[in-house]
Amino acid sequence: METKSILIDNVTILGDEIKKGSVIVENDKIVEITEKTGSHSADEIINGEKKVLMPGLVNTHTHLSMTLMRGLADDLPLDTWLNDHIWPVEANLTGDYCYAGALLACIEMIKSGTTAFNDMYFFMDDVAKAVDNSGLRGMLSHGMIDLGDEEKRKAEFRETMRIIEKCHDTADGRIKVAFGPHAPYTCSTELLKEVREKASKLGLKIHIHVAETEFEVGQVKESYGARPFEYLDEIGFLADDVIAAHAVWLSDKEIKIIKENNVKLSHNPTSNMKLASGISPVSKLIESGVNVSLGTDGAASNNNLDLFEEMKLAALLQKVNTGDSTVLPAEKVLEMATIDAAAALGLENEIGSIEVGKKADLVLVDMKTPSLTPFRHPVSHVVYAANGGDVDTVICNGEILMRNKVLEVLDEAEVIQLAEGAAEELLSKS
Ligand SMILES: CSC[C@H]1O[C@@H](n2cnc3c(O)ncnc32)[C@H](O)[C@@H]1O
Ligand SMILES: [Zn+2]
Repeated sequence: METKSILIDNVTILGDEIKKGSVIVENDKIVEITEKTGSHSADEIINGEKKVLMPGLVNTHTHLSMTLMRGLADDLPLDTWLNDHIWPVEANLTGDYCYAGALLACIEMIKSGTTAFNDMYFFMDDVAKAVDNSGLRGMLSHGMIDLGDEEKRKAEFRETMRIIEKCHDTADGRIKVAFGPHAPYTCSTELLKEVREKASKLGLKIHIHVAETEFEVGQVKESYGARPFEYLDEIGFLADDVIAAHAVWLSDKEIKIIKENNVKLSHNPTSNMKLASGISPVSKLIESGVNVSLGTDGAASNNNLDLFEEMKLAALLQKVNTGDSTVLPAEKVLEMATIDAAAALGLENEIGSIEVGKKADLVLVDMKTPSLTPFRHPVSHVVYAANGGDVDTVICNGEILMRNKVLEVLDEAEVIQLAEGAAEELLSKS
């Protein structure tokens, strides 16, 4: 195979230490990080002057195709939002609609510096097709809901196994598949136990919503006599392969359970604030040694997929919640959106940091803009001053997906038109 090389020259590199230099990529990997500049040849040369090179951001909780429902039902609590607005629309989803929504989401993520994500939704082979076409990296799960119905449960496992067989480890290894039981209040104990058994046997991750609202805690207590994480622990569901989204309402006992089982948490500050679900005790969880990464949730409850916004809001929310401005400093928040998120997906040896031997999932942020001037403290700027719109160039798996703010994959205008049409048609059916 012919070697393809990229030189990112004369750039400020956000690594263990921040240094000025160059990064050389060969095929899908970073092969050299050097303080030398202008001294290497390559097939592609990217001038990194006045730019920061950071690891691609990793979003650990998404529902990509929900971009079609952006702005559909705002200013509502979760149960009303889901039961009266989202689920009735989702009843009319098709593979084509999910493909269109996922493509749109992929463009939005590329343009705002996200190179990997953890997605749970429907028609996941169509979502996989969109992810493959976009060049991004994704962990995909079919969202399972049985509401205690045995026939539904069997159908959910059939669909999950179909997606695993068809999509796992495809697109040059960029696409992985996980199990996606929706939540303890929509999945029976039987379903959750079977997911646990099959995930352990197949070595696949589990993606689930847990302890999002106080209402959910009440529901689970009423059904099972225990709080959500206590119940999941009692049925043997929890382990280090579980990525639990939200984790807002937690007792001290549950924090201990999460830590002891090495469960990974995805914190979704915007979604939690918008639905008024509550504030996750993130700084306490991190102090307790829990891996907490960041997610946007779907675009219908956020209402975008910009992880730069999520980083800033995560930091600010903990500061105001604890009354302590020193908690969750910028450096830690950046880790949550990169290396900690990579670890949650089991990809810490492949992505999440700029290191020789790792996959080239890289983002260049343009610092020559008024809101990032003076170019003083790169991490502070990335977390507190930048937004997705400052992303200049994006590389995933060694492929340039966007260069100088222009997409090199997918036709943006065409995808916008496709998604507009799909959203309109979907809504007209509901
Ligand atoms: C079964 S596929 C995923 C399922 O989850 C719904 N969803 C989107 N956001 C949330 C959230 O914050 N809490 C719970 N469920 C959510 C989505 O609409 C799909 O039905
Ligand atoms: Zn969600």
